Amino acid sequence: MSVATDASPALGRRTTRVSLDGLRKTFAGSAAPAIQHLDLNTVEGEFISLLGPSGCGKTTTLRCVAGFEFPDQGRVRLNDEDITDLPPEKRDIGMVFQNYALFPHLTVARNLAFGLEMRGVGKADMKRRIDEVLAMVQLTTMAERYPRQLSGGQQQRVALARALVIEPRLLLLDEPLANLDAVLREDMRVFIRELQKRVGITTLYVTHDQAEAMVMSDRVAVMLGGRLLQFDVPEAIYLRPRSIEVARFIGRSNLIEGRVEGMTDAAGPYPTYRIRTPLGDVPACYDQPLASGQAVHVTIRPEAIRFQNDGPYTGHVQATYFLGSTVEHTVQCAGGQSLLVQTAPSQRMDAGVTAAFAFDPGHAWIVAADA
Ligand SMILES: Nc1ncnc2c1ncn2[C@@H]1O[C@H](COP(=O)(O)OP(=O)(O)OP(=O)(O)O)[C@@H](O)[C@H]1O
Repeated sequence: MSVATDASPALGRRTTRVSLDGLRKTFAGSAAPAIQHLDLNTVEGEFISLLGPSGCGKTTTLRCVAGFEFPDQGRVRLNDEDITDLPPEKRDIGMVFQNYALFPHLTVARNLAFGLEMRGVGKADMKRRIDEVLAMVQLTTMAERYPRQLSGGQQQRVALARALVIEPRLLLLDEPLANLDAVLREDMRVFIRELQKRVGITTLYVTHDQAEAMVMSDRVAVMLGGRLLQFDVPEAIYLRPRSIEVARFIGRSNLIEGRVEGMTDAAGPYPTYRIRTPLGDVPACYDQPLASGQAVHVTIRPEAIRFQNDGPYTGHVQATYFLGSTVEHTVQCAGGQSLLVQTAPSQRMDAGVTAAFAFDPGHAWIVAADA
């Protein structure tokens, strides 16, 4: 499924910067704020995912942007316009929900016409816009069907079309793929991302699915407990987590406690430090000055470790799990340090052996203990 490219490019091109400035929201009866002092600034046309575990405040943030909730403190701006106190219908924002929220008694075309009628769009313009957006989501032949006559994926595409047909300034998507099966989800990720790029619309996307956030986004905002922990490009979130929470939440990571011994190499994209750990001295990178003796953690992704006969570290392979394209090993090392090691099946080690292993400094990243 790919995005149709033959429709005229009249839709969209209303690129917008979103600024969330010190947002805070506490619901009545709750002791803890749902969001606490959230700052987030996008550039025009960006696809941003709000990623975090259930209850971290993603939906509340999106609803404050949409106008369905009002923050207790802070401002929401689109470009330089402060929209914090505007009702939802005055914000000019398109939104897609997990449950699609289509009108069941209206055909696809009528579902799309609804928002245009509310905005007083004339008949000819309405038809052109509906035809164009239906072509984009490849549902031209389904215009006269009712939602119940469509598959889940098709209903989701109608919901997207309905959000886009009003030519909004901003697109908000709240877990739009949560109700789809795994294969369709993957197709729809690509579909939504291609459509978003083509229309060029700034998009905020709520998900708790890391793979979805990584594959779709220009930048990912990782949230936990109502706070923004890290906001960066997917690769940085994965390879250079700024906190132990992000390292733990994103993918699986080995976290090793240690102390800074000193800098060993100032060249390269990031300086390399020598860190004393239970494994021995480990080279790891960081982009800020660290003091000798400072307590830190080193994060190493399981796929960055390789078994190698002359590797500087050793451990006892406790268990091996065959996952098809990869094999995972739990390895018990000196000082009670347990590591997860992921290799290709051809590099598999059997449980019970003692194995030497290595990793490149560039794949070990330091998380300062006070981060
Ligand atoms: N209307 C409400 N009244 C009271 N508490 C609420 C309300 N909406 C959300 N909350 C609470 O605010 C916190 C954040 O909720 P929110 O829905 O924003 O999280 P989320 O990250 O989107 O979670 P999920 O992924 O489960 O949707 C939660 O503790 C939730 O219980």
